[in-house]
Amino acid sequence: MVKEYGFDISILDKYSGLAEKNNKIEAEYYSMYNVKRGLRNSNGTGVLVGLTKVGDVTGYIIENDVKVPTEGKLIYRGIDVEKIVEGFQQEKRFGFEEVSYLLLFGELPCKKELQEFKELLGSCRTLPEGFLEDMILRAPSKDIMNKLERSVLVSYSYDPNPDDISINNVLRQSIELMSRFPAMIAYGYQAKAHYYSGKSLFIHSPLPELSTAENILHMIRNDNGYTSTEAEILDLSMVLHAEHGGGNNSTFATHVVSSTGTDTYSAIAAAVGALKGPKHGGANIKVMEMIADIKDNIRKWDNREELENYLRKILRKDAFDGSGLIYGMGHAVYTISDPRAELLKKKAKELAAEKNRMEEYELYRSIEEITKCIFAEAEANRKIAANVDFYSGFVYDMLNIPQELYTPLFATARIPGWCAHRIEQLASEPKIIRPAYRSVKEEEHYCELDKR
Ligand SMILES: CC(=O)SCCNC(=O)CCNC(=O)[C@H](O)C(C)(C)COP(=O)(O)OP(=O)(O)OC[C@H]1O[C@@H](n2cnc3c(N)ncnc32)[C@H](O)[C@@H]1OP(=O)(O)O
Ligand SMILES: O=C([O-])CC(=O)C(=O)O
Repeated sequence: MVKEYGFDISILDKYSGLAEKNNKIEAEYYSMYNVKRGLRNSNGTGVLVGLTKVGDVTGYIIENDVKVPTEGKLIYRGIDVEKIVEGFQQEKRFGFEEVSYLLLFGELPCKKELQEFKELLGSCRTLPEGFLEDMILRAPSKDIMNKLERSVLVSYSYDPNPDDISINNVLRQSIELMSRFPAMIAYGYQAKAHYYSGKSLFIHSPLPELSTAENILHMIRNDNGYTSTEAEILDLSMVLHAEHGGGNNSTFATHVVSSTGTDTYSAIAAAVGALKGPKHGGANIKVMEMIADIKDNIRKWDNREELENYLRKILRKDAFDGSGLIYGMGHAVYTISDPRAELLKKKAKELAAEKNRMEEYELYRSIEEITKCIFAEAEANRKIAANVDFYSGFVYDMLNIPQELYTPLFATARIPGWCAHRIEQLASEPKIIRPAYRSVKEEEHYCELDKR
């Protein structure tokens, strides 16, 4: 008997055999009943299930019912994210707090409003009394996303008014969560490093006067040290990850859960759980694992033929994790380009040149190019582009940010978007989200126990 789980797991072979046999849905039923698989129309576009003023993502236009690929655009509250980036970079300041204000409240802050908001975020950074000891250090996790999800959920118990879903109270909870995510992930990481990897335990208090990006670097680095360039690049990456329309999986999860009228912690914990998945935000870690696997399995990184053969092997499910996916490539909306990947690619190139890692940068670029060619050749010029997760990990690696923090950093950047969508839902859409599933099971009769 295998006792690892406290019971004899050989019974699971029988149970999983039953579960597999009885949970197969015949593929032809989906077209027979016109099921919108993955909430997609037959041309791959998303089924329209809501309206939003928070953000917009475009990657194609529809001409005579046909999807025509276009360059990707990402819009926050009506403003092109590329213009936002240009704006704060020209003024040589951080952008994440400004973008969080814009997403949450719907308009750009003036100088005084921005200062006030930064001070408010800074003042809420410390976790409630006992939270670090009882909720993080006493229950470390190998995975920081699970730790974060649990930290969000238990925040309910520390809130004197957790169930009030008035906009005023939900905004208070949103601001507190946004401010506390850096401490939750930094302490989650430190606890993991100490209890699972045997490293020394470093607990740094958050500093209210720092920008969000600076505060994160201050809290995750053993010596608190970071350069202004490192903080600027992390800030840029956070701005680019902050929002992606109502239909992305984690934001839609926020909508689904919020539509029941439940509390903020339940809704945001669901979003964190969704983002962890390797087809969503978790792809940034998967990309790094895939690149490591590619480096282990090809002899010459600049040999296009060898690289292409290996990528085809991954796509055939014969290599890497057997999923058949080239992580960091492809998107539900973008076709020709993801504007965030373009900006991160530029940063990756600059950093690689500075840090003598151009050979690696060229490997990423070749994987991107070859994957595009493979998809174009396989399906009548189908367009596929690198997504935000393709270059972000390489950038973080060059900033010496530990790999297990990549998806948690994504969550820390995306929480303003999740909260903005939750507030929009509470303010204007009272309908519970409840699509339909058609039963395709034939009728069966109940049979008494001793006759089976
Ligand atoms: C923050 C983010 O969430 S960005 C996305 C991060 N995820 C990844 O990088 C994982 C790799 N990419 C993917 O799995 C997909 O491109 C997704 C999940 C992002 C989008 O998937 P879809 O919306 O289904 O994309 P699309 O409709 O264009 O895909 C059509 C087909 O191409 C396949 N495909 C798309 N991208 C890839 C890829 N990178 N590798 C292999 N196959 C792919 C899809 O699996 C799908 O196959 P199917 O028809 O057999 O289901
Ligand atoms: O929009 C999506 O499907 C995925 C997402 O969140 C992103 O790309 O940032």
